[in-house]
Amino acid sequence: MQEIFNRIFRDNKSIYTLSENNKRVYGEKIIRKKNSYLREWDPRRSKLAAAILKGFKHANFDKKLNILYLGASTGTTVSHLSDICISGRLYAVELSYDSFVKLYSLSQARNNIFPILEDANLVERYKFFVEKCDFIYQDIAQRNQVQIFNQNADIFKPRSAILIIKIKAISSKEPEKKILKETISSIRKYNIKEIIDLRPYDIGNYLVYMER
Ligand SMILES: C[S@@+](CC[C@H](N)C(=O)[O-])C[C@H]1O[C@@H](n2cnc3c(N)ncnc32)[C@H](O)[C@@H]1O
Repeated sequence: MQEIFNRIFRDNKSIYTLSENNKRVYGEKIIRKKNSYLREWDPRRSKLAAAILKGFKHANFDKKLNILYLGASTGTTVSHLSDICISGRLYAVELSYDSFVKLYSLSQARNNIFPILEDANLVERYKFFVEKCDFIYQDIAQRNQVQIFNQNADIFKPRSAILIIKIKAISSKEPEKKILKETISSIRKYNIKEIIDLRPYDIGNYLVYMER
């Protein structure tokens, strides 16, 4: 087992995050490592894990990073970022009440997750909860996904960000690469540093990493 990025480990075929917590979040395998645990990170359940297995280079997240996570769902990826950024704060915004219930229960078992039941289009309604934001991670399959990102980035001004682009949510008629190019061109104020096609783990989704 080798540490490939801060608090992210890899063996022959799988990746893991180093965790202080031995509670399973989504049925993942957990291995004891001295006084901590290694939680297997499933690339079919988390697009960030898929990107890392596909060679994503910008995955060295500082353990003190404060993250605004838009589209947190039940907290699968949130839980791994909570392992990695153990001394930072993770503000997790989710619109669906059913998903939020699980996200809330995850936040009760960890002290760095702050769940927010809100619409990411309505930044004014939750901006007061977010004390500091160094990084935005957005995974929202909506037609206006870039507009949501631009609005949040304008308010919180993170140094860097990851935007998951779901092509089918934008259009199913045009070629994928054309939609990707047009979508990226509407991102304001950030320079694109890396784009990962998430196949074969996730079809039609791209991870875009950018810096201000
Ligand atoms: C693909 S899932 C996210 C999966 C999650 N990022 C993970 O890796 O564990 C997208 C989530 O975005 C949420 N969502 C959709 N529109 C939203 C909005 N306007 N504001 C906040 N969340 C939204 C959905 O309810 C859904 O849970």
